[in-house]
Amino acid sequence: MIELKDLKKSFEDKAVLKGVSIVMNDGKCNLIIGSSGSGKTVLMKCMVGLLKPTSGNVLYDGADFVNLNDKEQKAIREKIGMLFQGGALFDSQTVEQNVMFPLDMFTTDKYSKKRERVKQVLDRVQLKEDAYKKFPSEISGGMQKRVALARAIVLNPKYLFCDEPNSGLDPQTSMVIDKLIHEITREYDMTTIVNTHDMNSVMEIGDHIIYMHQGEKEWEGNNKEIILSDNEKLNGFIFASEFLRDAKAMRTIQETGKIPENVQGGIKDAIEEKFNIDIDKDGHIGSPTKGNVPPKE
Ligand SMILES: Nc1ncnc2c1ncn2[C@@H]1O[C@H](COP(=O)(O)OP(=O)(O)OP(=O)(O)O)[C@@H](O)[C@H]1O
Repeated sequence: MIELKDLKKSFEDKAVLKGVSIVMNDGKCNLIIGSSGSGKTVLMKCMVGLLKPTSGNVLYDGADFVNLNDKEQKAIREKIGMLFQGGALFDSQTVEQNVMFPLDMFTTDKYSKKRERVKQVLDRVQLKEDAYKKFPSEISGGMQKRVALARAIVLNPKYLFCDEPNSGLDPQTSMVIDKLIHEITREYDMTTIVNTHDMNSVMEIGDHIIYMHQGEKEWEGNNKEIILSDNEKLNGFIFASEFLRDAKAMRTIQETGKIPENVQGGIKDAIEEKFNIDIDKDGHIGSPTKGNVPPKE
């Protein structure tokens, strides 16, 4: 289990994390969301030991990572798989060599055993054998992400950290990668932490969502609760994102017959157009809906 207790991180006099406490759900996808600069990356870096917190604890099964000796920290690092932003594949190595790299680094297994394991994980991310000898520049962005995911799980990690796994991908490919991350998390019984801007991901794989605002955990819940939440800051963030905004507008309109009062201007116009409805100046639905808002379940 990963638990953060009153985690603080400052750079000189700038407080970036202001006392964050979170218990990550075991065997689930834990998503960290929030505006740019809210501290998501710094939080993730503190969790994997790339940054030292100013104070507070990062506990792995109760052991405080920061206070462990080198050998103990290494033992935890070996249980961590990382999917870096952009994939971070080695350009001069083939797909197969990229995925084998962690096995070369951390095991003394024979080549045949390593090759078998590489095939296993590449099969799992649905990459066919004809891609094995290709270089990253010869495959698509989506395939590169699959390779990076295969490399992240090749050592069978207990914890998987994904930093913006959908950056640079189109929405359809993003969905495929999200699904893979979600399925693999369950199959391998991993605890997965995903840092994301992608609101489609929130709905697709958000077993546990942590919303960060200005260095603090402002809200947490799952992908059903986020739609119903009345946290103003979270809603401001959601309404700035088209996908969740539409889901939330739809639900609010169904339940109250109006859109939230604080949603005005361009966003109000976009919702009117999306759902083919008229909204009066007080936010009430002015004329009967023209059929685009699905009936209440
Ligand atoms: N090494 C550093 N030195 C000084 N300030 C830093 C450092 N790393 C991050 N920061 C600051 O910490 C704040 C939070 O940054 P962070 O990268 O965690 O944001 P984020 O939520 O991940 O944003 P994004 O979604 O844009 O990646 C920012 O104001 C950033 O400038």
